[in-house]
Amino acid sequence: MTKHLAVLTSGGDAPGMNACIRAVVLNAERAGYDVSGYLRGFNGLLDNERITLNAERMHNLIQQGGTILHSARCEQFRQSAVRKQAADNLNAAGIDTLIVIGGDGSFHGAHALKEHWPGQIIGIPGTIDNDVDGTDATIGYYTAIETAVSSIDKVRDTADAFDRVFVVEVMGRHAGFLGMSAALASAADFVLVPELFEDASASLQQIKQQIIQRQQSRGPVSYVIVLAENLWPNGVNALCKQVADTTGLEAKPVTLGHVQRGGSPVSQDRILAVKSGTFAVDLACKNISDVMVGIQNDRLVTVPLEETWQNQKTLGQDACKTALHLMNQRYID
Ligand SMILES: Nc1ncnc2c1ncn2[C@@H]1O[C@H](COP(=O)(O)OP(=O)(O)OP(=O)(O)O)[C@@H](O)[C@H]1O
Ligand SMILES: O=P(O)(O)OC[C@H]1O[C@](O)(CO)[C@@H](O)[C@@H]1O
Repeated sequence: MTKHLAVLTSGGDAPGMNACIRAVVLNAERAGYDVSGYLRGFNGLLDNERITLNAERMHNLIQQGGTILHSARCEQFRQSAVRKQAADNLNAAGIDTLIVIGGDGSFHGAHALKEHWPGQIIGIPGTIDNDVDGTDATIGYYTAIETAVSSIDKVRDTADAFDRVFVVEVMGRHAGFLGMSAALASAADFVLVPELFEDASASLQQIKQQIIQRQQSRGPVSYVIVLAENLWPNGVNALCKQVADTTGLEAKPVTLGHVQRGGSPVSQDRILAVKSGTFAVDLACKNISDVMVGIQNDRLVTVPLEETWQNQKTLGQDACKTALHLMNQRYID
């Protein structure tokens, strides 16, 4: 009997999810599977919202942002009884393999489905946050960096013109990968990410000290701070007010928000998506289950799904050191 593979996208959408769906569908079709897509993450499993996918539907898709399968969060999926319903629906549809493209939360949900469903489950990391342990990069991360950097470049233009302070808030949930990369690539003056953050008043003093030193040597200056979301007590507006109170300069907030989730994926995300989707179908054909496809040192690897949320991914030492040297501690001997 023909085997049936289904794919869904879950959690925050990320540029490159469509490129990954395409790779999964083309490879699975080639391997002889019937292929379906569930809509709106795990909600699709509960509501039986399923569409047939084939090569024809994958035409002209690789460059498109968003996800043709739509994405969503599904809080009720945390309940065992609800997952049982999903398992019953998967069985009724004759699904053998489920590929979940999402973040570590989605992998947690996928793994929990095993309690009720004996089918094969494979995860592919897709999130702009890059906060999934076991992989160097997640699909969507590189595009989000580009989006943030191009916005910060523009902020820098007006900051320079008016000799102003700006605080640009970037996404990342509770991780600093996006903030750190965006700050390094845009030559920000200061970066506030969870991994480097110790104390609000100490950070404010460092910012003040830097601005004074630069004013003394250059006169009026512009200053761009990159802030990771969910970090500063009471958010970006509170930080702007505190910077203004501490330095005597006006500080303007810019929240990049969901802009970072959109747009056509950059080549790095497309290539990662294509490789990961192809590898996931290879694993499906080998009956390997309960793993995430990862990329480590440019090699595709498998990582037990549980490890992806049980272990916390850390920011590289090199990035932290560079950030301190070129930004936060630049004027400290
Ligand atoms: N502990 C859990 N048990 C069961 N399901 C879960 C669990 N954690 C998350 N999920 C499911 O996964 C969905 C997505 O999780 P989450 O909102 O954490 O996003 P994510 O996959 O980590 O991606 P991103 O961080 O990019 O948004 C949740 O809405 C829920 O349906
Ligand atoms: O789109 P929502 O549900 O507001 O979620 C926002 C969160 O999703 C992400 O964009 C991706 O996880 C995070 O960076 C952000 O904290």
